[in-house]
Amino acid sequence: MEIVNPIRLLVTLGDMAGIGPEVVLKALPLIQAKDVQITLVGNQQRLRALGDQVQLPLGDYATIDVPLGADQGLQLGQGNAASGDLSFRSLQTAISYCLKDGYDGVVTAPIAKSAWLAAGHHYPGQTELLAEMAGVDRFGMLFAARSPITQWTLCTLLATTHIPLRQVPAALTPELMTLKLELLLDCLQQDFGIQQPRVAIAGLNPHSGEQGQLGREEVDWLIPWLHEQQQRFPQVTLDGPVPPDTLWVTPARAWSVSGHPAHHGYLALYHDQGLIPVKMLAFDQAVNTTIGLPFIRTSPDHGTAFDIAGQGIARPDSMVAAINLAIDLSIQRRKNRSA
Ligand SMILES: NC(=O)c1ccc[n+]([C@@H]2O[C@H](COP(=O)([O-])OP(=O)(O)OC[C@H]3O[C@@H](n4cnc5c(N)ncnc54)[C@H](O)[C@@H]3O)[C@@H](O)[C@H]2O)c1
Ligand SMILES: N[C@H](C(=O)O)[C@H](O)COP(=O)(O)O
Repeated sequence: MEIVNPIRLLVTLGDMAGIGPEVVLKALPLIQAKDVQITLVGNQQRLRALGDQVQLPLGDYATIDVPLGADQGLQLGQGNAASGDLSFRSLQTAISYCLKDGYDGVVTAPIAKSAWLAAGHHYPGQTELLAEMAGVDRFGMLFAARSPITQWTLCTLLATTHIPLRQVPAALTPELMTLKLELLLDCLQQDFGIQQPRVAIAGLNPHSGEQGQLGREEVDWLIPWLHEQQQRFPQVTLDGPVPPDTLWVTPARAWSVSGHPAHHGYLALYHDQGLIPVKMLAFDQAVNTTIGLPFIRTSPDHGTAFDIAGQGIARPDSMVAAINLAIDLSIQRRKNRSA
């Protein structure tokens, strides 16, 4: 029977010198959801060659071919201008199709930022290209990870992402935090169906500044800002600024102990403050999700893993989780639109 209106996803192959094609080919047979159409976006000749190399069949998926560039110096395990340019054009192609042909979303295999730079593409990552082409300036980098033990989902939004650590304090402003909190609350309510979310906001300094003795960001503006936001959103619970060294203790317990109390969402102030605990706890389950786009975008939490590319030992788990989350979010978005 013809399936009416299946979920339609584009899956990019990422930097083809990395493990992206391998984890995509390993993940696809593990996707159990029905009513899903997946289209692979990348260089198909290289995909077939990589599939042969790691003995993975391509299967009969729809494909959108992206031609190799003038520089055909693709070398497995070695990100360079050739692999960077190809992965950049593959993502551009996927976003254009998504915007033009109404796909539900894009799942992106990893790219190497250094390879993009080598190819002359000056973006901090895929997130910024997605936002630019989608024409949005309110967007965020959220990591969602569902525990295989308790089914509890850890949702962590990063207030700042790919900037040098020394630039973080100046980048953290009440305006930025308000933008990120609004995105997080909207995501928890709309995408995850949590109507009265409990959110924990991390402090910046050790012990959240110890009443100003170990740094003043909390006493000077973060605490007053939090009180203002709690007034704005009486139906949600905002806790913090929580000392960052103990913030992750309850989510770690909720990951392995059913019913252990934890927050629905965590707002980390900078990249590694949020991603060290996420990747320690959930490296094989965490999914990078760009919120604020007009379509779904998910990505595994790992990178190109050039050190193991071509060896056939990459684990597809995070890519499986990324595809499954894209399916779940697509279904939820369709329900929201028809409500
Ligand atoms: N989603 C993305 O596009 C994304 C995410 C993170 C990093 N990156 C980029 O990837 C490049 C390499 O980054 P990195 O080395 O810091 O991190 P990485 O995640 O690529 O690798 C870190 C370590 O984890 C291992 N690893 C990663 N994924 C694995 C998998 N699926 N199975 C088994 N082992 C795996 C690698 O072998 C390596 O030892 C950088 O250019 C970085 O910017 C991209
Ligand atoms: N910070 C992410 C991670 O560590 O998984 C990753 O670099 C994502 O970046 P883009 O999706 O913006 O490329």
